Amino acid sequence: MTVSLHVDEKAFGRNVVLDNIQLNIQNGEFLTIIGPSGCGKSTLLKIAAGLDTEYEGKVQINKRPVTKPGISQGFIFQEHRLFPWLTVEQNIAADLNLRDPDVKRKVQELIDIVRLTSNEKAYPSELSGGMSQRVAIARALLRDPEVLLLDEPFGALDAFTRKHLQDVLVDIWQKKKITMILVTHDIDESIYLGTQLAILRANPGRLQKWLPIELSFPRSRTDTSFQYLRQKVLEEFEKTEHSVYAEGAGI
Ligand SMILES: Nc1ncnc2c1ncn2[C@@H]1O[C@H](COP(=O)(O)OP(=O)(O)OP(=O)(O)O)[C@@H](O)[C@H]1O
Repeated sequence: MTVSLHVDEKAFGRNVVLDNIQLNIQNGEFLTIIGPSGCGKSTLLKIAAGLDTEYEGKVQINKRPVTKPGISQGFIFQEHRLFPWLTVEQNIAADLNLRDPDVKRKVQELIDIVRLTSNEKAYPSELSGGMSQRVAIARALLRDPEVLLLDEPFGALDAFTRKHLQDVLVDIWQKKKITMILVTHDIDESIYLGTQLAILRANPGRLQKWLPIELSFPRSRTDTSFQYLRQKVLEEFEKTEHSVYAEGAGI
């Protein structure tokens, strides 16, 4: 088992945000997490990353407890957070020495995988949002993380760039065979990328449904099996809306 994410309770003051979430993600799986705004998706991912340790429960990666951020858990934020004064290859290498031939070779390999060949010497101000996000992904991958955690990584991008980056991500996942956990608002994205899908409900955040996605890659958004899954996810969303409404109606 690669990642076991067990959060009995997470609260901010008196506001209970996550309640009894138990997710077990096997090696090499691609888990997508979807749910209404405010259901605690980002909070859950931050807990998995070791960025938030104030919760009841236990998070383990390959049986080691996660107590702080580390290179085992790469984290990709919605905004890329590159260093503006460094080139693409320097941003990817960051604190590692590009003069080391091994580092240089790995950086070049990743630049090719994220499809930025011939942009090695560009600065972030010369890159589009999608290119910058690919640099951030390469930077995380250079550290050989055991799991890559992505928080709405394509949320700020236009629809075309977003689709392109989804394909880049599937390509990376297949080539590197790395476990991924991605949070998104986008139902199509969650089905297009995931091998497993966790649907959360809000107030407090709980697991509504765990859905295996057994579609082969490359996937097509227009396939009937894809459409069928989309319908299923929408139905689960409707159930969460009804339950919120029912709870609200009693107040
Ligand atoms: N640092 C914080 N202090 C207090 N409350 C917080 C903090 N961070 C998040 N929250 C609250 O926790 C709840 C869950 O937030 P979170 O950002 O995890 O949700 P989300 O599902 O990722 O939302 P969205 O999809 O809108 O990004 C929200 O009610 C939010 O207001």
